[in-house]
Amino acid sequence: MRLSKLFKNAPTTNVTGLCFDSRKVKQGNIYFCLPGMTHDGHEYIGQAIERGAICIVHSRELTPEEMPTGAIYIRVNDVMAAMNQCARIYYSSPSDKLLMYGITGTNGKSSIANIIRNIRNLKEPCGYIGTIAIEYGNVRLQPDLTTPDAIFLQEKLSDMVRCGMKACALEVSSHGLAQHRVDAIDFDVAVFTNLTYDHLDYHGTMESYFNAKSILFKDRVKADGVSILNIDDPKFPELKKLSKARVISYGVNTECDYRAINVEILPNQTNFDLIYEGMAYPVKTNLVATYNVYNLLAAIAALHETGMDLETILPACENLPQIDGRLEQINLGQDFHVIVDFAHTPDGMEQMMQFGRKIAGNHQVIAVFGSAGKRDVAKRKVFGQIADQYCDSIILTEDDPRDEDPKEIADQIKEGIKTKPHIFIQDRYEAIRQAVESANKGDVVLLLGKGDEPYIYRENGRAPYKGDNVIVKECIEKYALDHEDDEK
Ligand SMILES: CC(=O)N[C@H]1[C@@H](OP(=O)(O)OP(=O)(O)OC[C@H]2O[C@@H](n3ccc(=O)[nH]c3=O)[C@H](O)[C@@H]2O)O[C@H](CO)[C@@H](O)[C@@H]1O[C@H](C)C(=O)N[C@@H](C)C(=O)N[C@H](CCC(=O)O)C(=O)O
Ligand SMILES: Nc1ncnc2c1ncn2[C@@H]1O[C@H](COP(=O)(O)OP(=O)(O)OP(=O)(O)O)[C@@H](O)[C@H]1O
Repeated sequence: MRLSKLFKNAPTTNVTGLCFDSRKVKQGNIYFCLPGMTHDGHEYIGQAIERGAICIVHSRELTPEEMPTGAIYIRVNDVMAAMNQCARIYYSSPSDKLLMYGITGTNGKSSIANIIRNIRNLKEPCGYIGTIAIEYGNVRLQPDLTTPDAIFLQEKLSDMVRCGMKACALEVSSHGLAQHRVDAIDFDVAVFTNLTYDHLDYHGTMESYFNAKSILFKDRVKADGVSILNIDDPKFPELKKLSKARVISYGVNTECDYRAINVEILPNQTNFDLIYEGMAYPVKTNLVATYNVYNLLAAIAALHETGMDLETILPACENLPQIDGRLEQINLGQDFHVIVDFAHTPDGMEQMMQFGRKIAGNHQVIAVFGSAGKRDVAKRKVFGQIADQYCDSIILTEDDPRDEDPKEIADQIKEGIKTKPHIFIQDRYEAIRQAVESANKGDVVLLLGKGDEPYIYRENGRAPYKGDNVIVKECIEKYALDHEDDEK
């Protein structure tokens, strides 16, 4: 593409791509100098030009030494805004050609995005971008971030269009919103799940965390789009007030547009009546736990408000694909329950442990978890308090320790455990094995925090890990199944 197509009055020089990381610049790229939390992109202009950048977009005045020859320099007020605009033009405004669903909130983004995607696919091809994967057509990529950076995002959306996608369910994290990663996208639908404690290491306060989330409803949803909001969340009134688009509500406890009543939570199934415009529609789903009723309502509302019939949506809820590592029930014929879940916030932990408690009845709840290193420290003790309330025995282990000592993290979790027996087993495989070996008939084993992630973040980055769901299957096979019959 010509540079002049991206910037008024710029020369017609050919541009081969856009980049904001000097280490990744390729010959013919534009390099955008972004201010970051640890570095200032303006410091890497030299490296960007050495690697082949032909144009530098910057915001602060540069000294002659900072401006090696061989590149075109374009000064703008806001490099991020310029980068978003360029990415949009460079990739031919892909989001304008897709029905865009944006999902934000502390918990439930991946779950809702996947439900939307799976059911939308019954009508037309729908892509997905989020924590679990980037998926469309035959493409399946492992993402680095939940919400990718602005350039990568536009590139993937444009590829979705090329591959015939008509819609996209995109998880929009608070980091993504605060860092302007979705500024070049106008959403047709903006979904809010809930706001509970998380990410305060980055946002500082709950208020600033909420402000980041609210950008999706205030600025990024189209005026003629729709905001789908959880009426049972305390932030509902504020979000309703600031939403640019019309508001549709969903919930369980309060009268609203899409409400679930008569909710029946069973170990392997959930039933409820959907109340919509005064009519009751029976819903049966293989998703379990109360929070999934909310996730399902949000998805049903989003799909119905964008032209799908309830007659198509509701039967599809009955047998939704299991999302790996999200409330994944492992059943190899053992006589106790095993659940692998990605819960890693206090709310997520509480939801899971409550569910475990409910299905265990008088049997034991055995929980295996840790807390991530170099992330929010304050939640560690809270995890301990929640486990103390709902579980009967607790095995603390590592969970992405990064360069922290897992034992020290476990000691901080222990500060919240006052009454229940607990041990620390650093090796996560061993911790899972111990849980499986100690489980008796009817007990519930909860493996929380990692879900299906096939890696653990250690001191030097991602190290390969089998995944809790894989390991627990091995352990059940070895230690919990009676194979005598097999030998006969
Ligand atoms: C805390 C955080 O979000 N950091 C993000 C931020 O990094 P930063 O501000 O520290 O960037 P920086 O290192 O100071 O660099 C500033 C600029 O200089 C450039 N640079 C830097 C060094 C160099 O040699 N050359 C160069 O050009 C960088 O490319 C960048 O443009 O901007 C970077 C570029 O976009 C992101 O990659 C990085 O995400 C990091 C890797 C990250 O882990 N983010 C996580 C916390 C995150 O975003 N998570 C959310 C979801 C969380 C959840 O819900 O669980 C997500 O959406 O994934
Ligand atoms: N609506 C909800 N309310 C509370 N907790 C939930 C809800 N939905 C999911 N959870 C819990 O949060 C965990 C993560 O769910 P999910 O991956 O859907 O959330 P997320 O917002 O995408 O989080 P992340 O971006 O970190 O993956 C689940 O495994 C479950 O424990």
